[in-house]
Amino acid sequence: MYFTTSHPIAESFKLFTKIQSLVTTPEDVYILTKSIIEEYAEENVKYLELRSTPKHIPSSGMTKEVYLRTMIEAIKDSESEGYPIIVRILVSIDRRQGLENARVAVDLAEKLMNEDNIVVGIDFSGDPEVGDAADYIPVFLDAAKRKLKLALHLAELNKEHSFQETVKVLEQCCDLPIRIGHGTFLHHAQQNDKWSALANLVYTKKIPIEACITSNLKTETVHCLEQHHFKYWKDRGHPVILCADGKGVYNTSLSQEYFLAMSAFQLTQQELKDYVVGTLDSIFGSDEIKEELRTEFTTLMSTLPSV
Ligand SMILES: CNc1ncnc2c1ncn2[C@@H]1O[C@H](COP(=O)(O)O)[C@@H](O)[C@H]1O
Repeated sequence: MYFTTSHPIAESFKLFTKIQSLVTTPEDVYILTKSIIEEYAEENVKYLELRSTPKHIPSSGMTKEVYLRTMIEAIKDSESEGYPIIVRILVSIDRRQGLENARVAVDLAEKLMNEDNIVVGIDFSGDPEVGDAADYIPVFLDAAKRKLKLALHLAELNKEHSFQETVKVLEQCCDLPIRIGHGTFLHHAQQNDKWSALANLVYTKKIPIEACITSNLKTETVHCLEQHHFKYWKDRGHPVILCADGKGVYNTSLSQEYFLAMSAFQLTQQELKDYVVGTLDSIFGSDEIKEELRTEFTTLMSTLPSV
């Protein structure tokens, strides 16, 4: 199930819900996780952060903890089978599910992180029309106190409530170890001074932005590739990381996202190499992993022929 053409963003959440209704047993979670890892490894991706909302499915007896432990098992199996990719998990908080679920997600994430460091953080996502991200600020602060990193979907809509919640969250969380998911409208400086102040805060604090080009085009939050905010941030030397969002739902791949960005924004080969190595600064993996990947990437880049 995936989108071949664009649809208003609300349609995405209907499709996610349909897909979620098909994943009901630990076996499903295992197969999905394993096959996603395989796909990314085939693309030569070396480091992957998978994010998913743990589900409690009473009919199959799958608890949220079992859901996450099954993902971890699939990651460990991929490791021991020699897949050349490091995989980490962000436990998603779905903003449609309320604060109590969010607290449970943080408790579980902390517990599992302390066991083997495969869980590294929290993702805050879900339908941006539902609820108020600012209500979750105490949860974000608490998660950071427990050493969990945070990827927060913010400023995804060009609407006042999206702006207001983004301001509130970033005012209180800008010094935490965070990245911004999408941040599609953060840079709308031309629209008014409020957005401009917000963009300045993100810029000054060097908060990395996760850019999902195909997802933005298919959800009609960005109208054409050339207008994508990847360029705005990249031109300012700000960390902006290409991601695939729902690779299946949006029928894309990380290579495709790179291809789109590189062709639309005409990066030179050297800029591309520097960009790829630079993205490592924003990953949530440990300093050792960053260093290991930096060495691997730098060596690999130096062996690539110039074109
Ligand atoms: C379009 N941009 C987006 N904005 C906000 N949340 C998004 C998203 N794309 C994906 N998700 C989040 O990812 C969940 C699906 O994976 P899981 O069932 O948790 O594994 C969606 O339900 C939504 O909460």
